[in-house]
Amino acid sequence: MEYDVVVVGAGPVGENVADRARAAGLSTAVVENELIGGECSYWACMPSKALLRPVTARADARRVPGLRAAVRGPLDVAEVLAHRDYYASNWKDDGQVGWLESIGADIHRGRGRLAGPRQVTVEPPSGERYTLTARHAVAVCTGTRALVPDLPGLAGANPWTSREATSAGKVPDRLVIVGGGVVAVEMATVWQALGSRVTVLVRGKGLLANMEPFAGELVAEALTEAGATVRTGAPVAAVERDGGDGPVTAVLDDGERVEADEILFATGRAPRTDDIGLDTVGLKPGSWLTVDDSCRVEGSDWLYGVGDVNHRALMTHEGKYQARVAGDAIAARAHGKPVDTARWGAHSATADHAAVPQVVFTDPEAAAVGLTLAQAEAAGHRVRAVDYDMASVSGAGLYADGYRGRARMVVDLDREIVRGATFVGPGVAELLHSATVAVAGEVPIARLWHAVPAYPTISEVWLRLLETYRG
Ligand SMILES: Cc1cc2nc3c(=O)[nH]c(=O)nc-3n(C[C@H](O)[C@H](O)[C@H](O)COP(=O)(O)OP(=O)(O)OC[C@H]3O[C@@H](n4cnc5c(N)ncnc54)[C@H](O)[C@@H]3O)c2cc1C
Ligand SMILES: NC(=O)c1ccc[n+]([C@@H]2O[C@H](COP(=O)([O-])OP(=O)(O)OC[C@H]3O[C@@H](n4cnc5c(N)ncnc54)[C@H](O)[C@@H]3O)[C@@H](O)[C@H]2O)c1
Repeated sequence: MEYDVVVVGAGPVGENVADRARAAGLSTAVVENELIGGECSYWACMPSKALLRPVTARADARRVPGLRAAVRGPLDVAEVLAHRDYYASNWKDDGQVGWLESIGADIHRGRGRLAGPRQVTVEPPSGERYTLTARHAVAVCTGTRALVPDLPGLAGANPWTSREATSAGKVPDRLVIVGGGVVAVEMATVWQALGSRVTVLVRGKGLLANMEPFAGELVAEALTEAGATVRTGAPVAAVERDGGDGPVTAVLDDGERVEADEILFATGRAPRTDDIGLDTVGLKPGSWLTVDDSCRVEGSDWLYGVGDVNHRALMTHEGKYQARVAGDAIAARAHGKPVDTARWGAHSATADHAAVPQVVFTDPEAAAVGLTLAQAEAAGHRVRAVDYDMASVSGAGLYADGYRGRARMVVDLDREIVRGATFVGPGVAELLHSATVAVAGEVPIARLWHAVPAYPTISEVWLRLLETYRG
């Protein structure tokens, strides 16, 4: 069987590569060995955000005078979980299968493996293995799996990973979460609000280490106020559980024991490349795929690595952006058209380096784009951080009584543009795109001054940041 393009992995990224290839008139096969829609739809973004929305909505409502009494009670756990199930499409992919078929891509169910240049073998759940040939490109979009450390006792302890944390049907009385990143804080927010007593064990100094330090501090403060325990400098050395069921114990480095009913390891991701035939094309199995800005694997003229698997920015929106870029680049190369891989060119995922936005959907939300102060300094930029207490913004005060939050804008002093921005506080998620436009657009501060935020919205924090910068 021959196609112009073969896509391995039908998560959000593989689907979007296929979409762009089909839109350019290329015949396209998509190989998927679990559910069409990938991690994001069933065990990551969608279920986690469906679980978080009632939690943050209730927290927001409790800060509005006159509304507090109406939302004093506990969350309806069954309804929250049912809402989550709905957003995870009850772990069925009919809807997404229909969409892929509607764009004219052929679906091949089974494990895909490279078998030399431009060849992909498909191993269906039942039936014989067969080979697909790609005339122009193979796009590996196989994503990641949870990375669980190799600790004594852990393998037999039946730990939760992000999959169980987003799909569990029962609230554990006590939940220990190992890790201090995005999955850890979002899942701590959910399960604490649903009734678990949550303990977060962070090996480092604080939460959300990739963001400005105040983000992790404000989220830790709020988690603690919600009743969770956040312990920093608490590395886990071993895990004990009898028979993989019943109570589970995290044994810390210093011998202290923390008992719980479930333990979640939110300790990062590993690429799903260990069993996809990388060795048949001279690459190392289990490695992240190193790609150029068009997402083509370095040294190859036909192999692409798009989305999580290339380790550039592990988020759905970034992966889908890369998919649009890579899909268009594949099409341009296939049709012999010009390929523009210059910075900010049509076939260059430039934003991956300069303007990656992320929202952490905790209470408070933490939203950031571009470089933090530390990252900008490390990159050699001459920058100044401009901070503002969001509580002093009229729109924030109206949004929530006793609003707590903080904003930072990192200004490049040589170019007078914004290199990065971070907002932490209730309701800041929707504010982030304004900052993304400023950072990706490299909008001069002098012109931002004319971008007038409406009164009285939380967006007025922009005006306050600019006023503070200009003194
Ligand atoms: C708990 C959690 C919450 C998250 N929340 C957010 C969020 O709110 N916003 C956000 O932007 N990002 C979020 N992310 C990150 C987001 O889920 C990923 O960035 C995104 O899923 C990456 O998409 P992908 O298509 O590259 O990979 P995946 O979604 O992992 O899809 C890869 C697909 O490839 C298939 N596959 C793998 N190997 C093979 C093979 N050999 N043959 C055939 N098929 C194969 C898999 O079955 C899967 O369907 C979250 C992640 C987690 C863990
Ligand atoms: N809202 C969102 O955008 C969102 C939500 C969830 C996940 N994601 C993405 O998914 C990816 C995975 O998230 P994550 O939280 O698993 O990874 P992460 O890299 O954000 O955090 C991993 C955490 O685990 C800790 N850790 C690693 N190894 C450890 C060990 N052996 N013992 C103790 N602690 C250890 C790290 O210090 C860190 O605090 C992220 O890249 C993130 O971008 C995004």
